[in-house]
Amino acid sequence: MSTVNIPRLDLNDYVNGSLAQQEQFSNDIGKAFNETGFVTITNHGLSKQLIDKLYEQVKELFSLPDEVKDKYEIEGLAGQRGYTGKEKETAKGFTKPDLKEFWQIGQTVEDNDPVKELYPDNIKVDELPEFNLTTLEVYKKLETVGKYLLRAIAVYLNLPETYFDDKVHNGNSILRTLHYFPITDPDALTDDAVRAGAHEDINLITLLIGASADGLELLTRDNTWFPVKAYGEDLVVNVGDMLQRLTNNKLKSTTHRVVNPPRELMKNSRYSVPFFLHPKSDMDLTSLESCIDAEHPKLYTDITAGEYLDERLREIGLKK
Ligand SMILES: O=C(O)CCC(=O)C(=O)O
Ligand SMILES: [Fe+2]
Repeated sequence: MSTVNIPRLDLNDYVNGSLAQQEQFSNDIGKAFNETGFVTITNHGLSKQLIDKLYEQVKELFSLPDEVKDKYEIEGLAGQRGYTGKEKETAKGFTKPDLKEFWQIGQTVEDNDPVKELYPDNIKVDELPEFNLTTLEVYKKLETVGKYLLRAIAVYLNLPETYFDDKVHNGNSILRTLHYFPITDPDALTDDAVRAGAHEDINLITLLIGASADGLELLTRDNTWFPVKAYGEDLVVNVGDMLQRLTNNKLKSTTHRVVNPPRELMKNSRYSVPFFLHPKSDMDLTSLESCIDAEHPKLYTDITAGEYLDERLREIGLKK
């Protein structure tokens, strides 16, 4: 089995560090994104207290009766806001839907940016006011973390440091709270029914807040699965397809999945909270000239972030 190095980087080195520390951080994240597509991040500014409160609220949400959750599954929103029920999302290329249910929170535009008109309103859980407040706070904090990480990546790519800033300001990012429900009848489980089938994320980068259990794995270059573990409250951060496309595969959107637990643990739930950092829909994802040369010919057709998202949501069955 190949060993995979997922570096643990200190965000404080970038945000408050010396020039040398910032440069080191940019190089480290760039190199990791070029090799395995994953890093873990410490000192990200989300306190343990906030993360504990988030998970407490997420558990409360999914413990609501199905009839209550179902009223928040709104047709026409492609799962982008509110609730998506069990076994609705199918990883690209799979036939069996994932063994999960989730709730998604989108952007709230607070300035007079006309992009506001393009986003559906968030759906509030009437039964859980704390859930609404906590997820909003987490959304904002992760957006800030993501902005710093993209600055570090811009530097690695020899772009102006703030290259991504206006593209992600009021971007179409999604905070997804996920529940992988207990598998009550392991004998009825077919081989292709998994918590999350192998996939790549659609967006620029994903920031994942821990997870209540093991299960996340990435696919290595030599085609073996390798477990991703985060220490304490660290964030797991990975490259998505939009950043891979922009960089003509210089940065890797690594395939990952969530495997079912061993039989004796199947009765347990697993919760996790990824934040999919998206730009505004009008961002041009045309591969950067600096990432194209004779050795690295251009791999992708030109497309905007909005067009690309639409295509991908159809492929995973969320958009009809
Ligand atoms: O639950 C996890 O640990 C990862 C989830 C994931 O990969 C996704 O929702 O895209
Ligand atoms: Fe993912």
